[in-house]
Amino acid sequence: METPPQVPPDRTGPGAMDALHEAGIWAALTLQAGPPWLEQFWVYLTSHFDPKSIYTFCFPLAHGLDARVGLMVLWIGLVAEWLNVVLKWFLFGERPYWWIHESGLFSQEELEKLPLRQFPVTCETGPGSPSGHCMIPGAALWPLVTALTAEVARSTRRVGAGLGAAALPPQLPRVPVLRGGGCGTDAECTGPAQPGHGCWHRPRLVPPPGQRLVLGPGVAAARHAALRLAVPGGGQCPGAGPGRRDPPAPPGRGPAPGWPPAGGEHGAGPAGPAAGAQAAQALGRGRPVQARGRALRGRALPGGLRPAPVHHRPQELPGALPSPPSHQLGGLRPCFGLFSTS
Ligand SMILES: O=P(O)(O)OC[C@H]1O[C@@H](O)[C@H](O)[C@@H](O)[C@@H]1O
Repeated sequence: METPPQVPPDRTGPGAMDALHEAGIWAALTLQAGPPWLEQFWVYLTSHFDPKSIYTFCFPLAHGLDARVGLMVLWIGLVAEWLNVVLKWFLFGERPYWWIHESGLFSQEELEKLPLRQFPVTCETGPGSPSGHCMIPGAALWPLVTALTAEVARSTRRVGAGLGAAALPPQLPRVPVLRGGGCGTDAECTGPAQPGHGCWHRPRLVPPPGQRLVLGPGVAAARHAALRLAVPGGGQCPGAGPGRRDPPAPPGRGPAPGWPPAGGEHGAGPAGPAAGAQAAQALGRGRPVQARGRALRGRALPGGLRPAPVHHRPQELPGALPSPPSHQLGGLRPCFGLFSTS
């Protein structure tokens, strides 16, 4: 009886997979040769962030942030776990801790010189490829990371938009600049009068394209009072007529505490600084807008208020200059104005 021919042993050296496994062993040896704290770090990472952490940590966290994202984490984790087991049994990958002994590529002497150490977390009994530690958390954390990065991007855009709005004064919804030059009253100033600051500058008279002039009720009332004060005509508002009563001063329109009285260059108008300062001193602080304005107007006229184009309608003031467009208010500078996008 003939014996079957013996298959000759492979003398061509390790194949591609063996070379890959050997490279894995050297990589593990390099990591294990690191400092002790690094070893602790890897052991901690492997034991705490293994696939179980998807159900004990990641899913509750994601569900607390967003229920939909939490469910995605849970289901993707479950499917990935199942796929990992199926692939493991199809591929049946080696693990370095048993392969190093079973491959027959290392002599006993070599094995004694290779300080590859086992840890409780590396004692897995199933096939080693594909790695569940990489595949399952990588898949399950995808929706969580995507949702978090989208949220961070949204927040960054919101902050950017807020900073952009703050850098564009005409687009601010409320601007506390309520005082312009030539008004003859400081009743609406809300900040210190310093050149180049606060209400030293007049607000824009013509809104930028696409924006419109917006006056709140309080601002509109104060503006009305200021317009009446600046009308030339010997201390009386043309168009007001004899016997016409002044409307009551808007409530709470006294100067803010610490706010200097109208004087100097601050809004004294064409009557000049001296007249404005004297009038303001004579009147003192905290007087109603109209009372102070009348006194200022009396002082200012000798100096010559520049003839202002009218703010009255033609039928109210016969012979007056034609009215400018409502938003422009002619040479009579409005004290108050806010622009907003329409
Ligand atoms: O990353 P490895 O070695 O493939 O291990 C994956 C396994 O790691 C174990 O710790 C988990 O309990 C298993 O659920 C998981 O399949």
